[in-house]
Amino acid sequence: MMKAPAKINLTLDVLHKRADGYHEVEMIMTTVDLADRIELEPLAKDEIKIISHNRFVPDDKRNLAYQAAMLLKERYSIRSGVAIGIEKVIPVAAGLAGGSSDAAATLKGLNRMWNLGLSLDELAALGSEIGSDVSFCVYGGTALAKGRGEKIQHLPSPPNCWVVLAKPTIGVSTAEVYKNLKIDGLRHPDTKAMMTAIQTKDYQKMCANLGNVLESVTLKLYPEVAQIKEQMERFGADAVLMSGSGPTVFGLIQHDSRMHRVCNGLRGFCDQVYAVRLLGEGIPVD
Ligand SMILES: C[C@](O)(CO)[C@H](O)COP(=O)(O)OP(=O)(O)OC[C@H]1O[C@@H](n2ccc(N)nc2=O)[C@H](O)[C@@H]1O
Ligand SMILES: Nc1ncnc2c1ncn2[C@@H]1O[C@H](COP(=O)(O)OP(=O)(O)OP(=O)(O)O)[C@@H](O)[C@H]1O
Repeated sequence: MMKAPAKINLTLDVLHKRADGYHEVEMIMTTVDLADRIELEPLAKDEIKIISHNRFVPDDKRNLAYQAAMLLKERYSIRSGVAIGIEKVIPVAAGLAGGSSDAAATLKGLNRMWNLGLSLDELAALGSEIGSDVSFCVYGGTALAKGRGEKIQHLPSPPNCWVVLAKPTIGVSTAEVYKNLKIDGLRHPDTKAMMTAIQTKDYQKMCANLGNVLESVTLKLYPEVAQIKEQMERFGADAVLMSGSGPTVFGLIQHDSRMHRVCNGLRGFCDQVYAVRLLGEGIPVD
């Protein structure tokens, strides 16, 4: 069994729209202790089977874990089959990179099962063909991501704290959010200041520099996301931000008692509330 953890964006900045339709981003991501469970079983027949009991998770080639297996099979002419069991814990279409993390875990697991001998860098490069967040998910930990999201620079682990996640009952399409983004007049986060906060383990500075330009779209399209942000602030989170393209909102909190107060307060009007820890360091640089 492998764990496929969720990520949150401590910052998400968009620099410009590119000729290929994607947006040039600069974002700091970190993994949190909320993870799907992935189980890989060899199959006698040459096929890819997705086994999941979540009705929001596709069981065919639309599944990112299926695409990961298919990519390896085609690229390395593998004639074996695999059953991929996905026990979903990360909310779907939430801005937490659940599907991307399942794909990353599948790449890593099949690399072992099929004795491909690929390095993490090679797996991350393959992952970028599946989705912009997959490269980061191959490494996990904490990183600055550039390009479409696939150019990864590793960072040390942020100061530790609670992360309270609250997901309203809507799913958000990442493509729709990027399509509605107006780049002129955006309030850009200070990515350098966030990097310094992480490097110096300065919790206050990390809280002060959270920022996500996609909030300008999602909060307008879905007022319930703005409401959850306000509630989380009101109940006493130290700092609050939307993750990725949303709709999940996260709050950073240092003290246990305050974490309980925020969770209990939110549970009144939001079914999906989780309190998790940051997962810490990923792969060290060099
Ligand atoms: C919002 C984030 O999750 C932040 O981590 C990512 O930027 C999105 O990552 P993702 O879901 O893995 O994205 P992809 O599956 O590659 O792309 C989904 C859609 O989002 C848009 N997209 C995505 C990434 C990017 N840098 N620019 C974009 O414009 C594109 O319309 C694309 O068709
Ligand atoms: N393994 C998977 N788990 C969940 N959803 C998947 C998976 N594979 C494909 N999908 C599809 O992808 C869509 C987005 O799901 P996902 O949970 O990955 O979004 P997300 O957390 O917003 O991702 P990101 O933060 O990378 O944009 C879902 O609506 C679902 O149809």
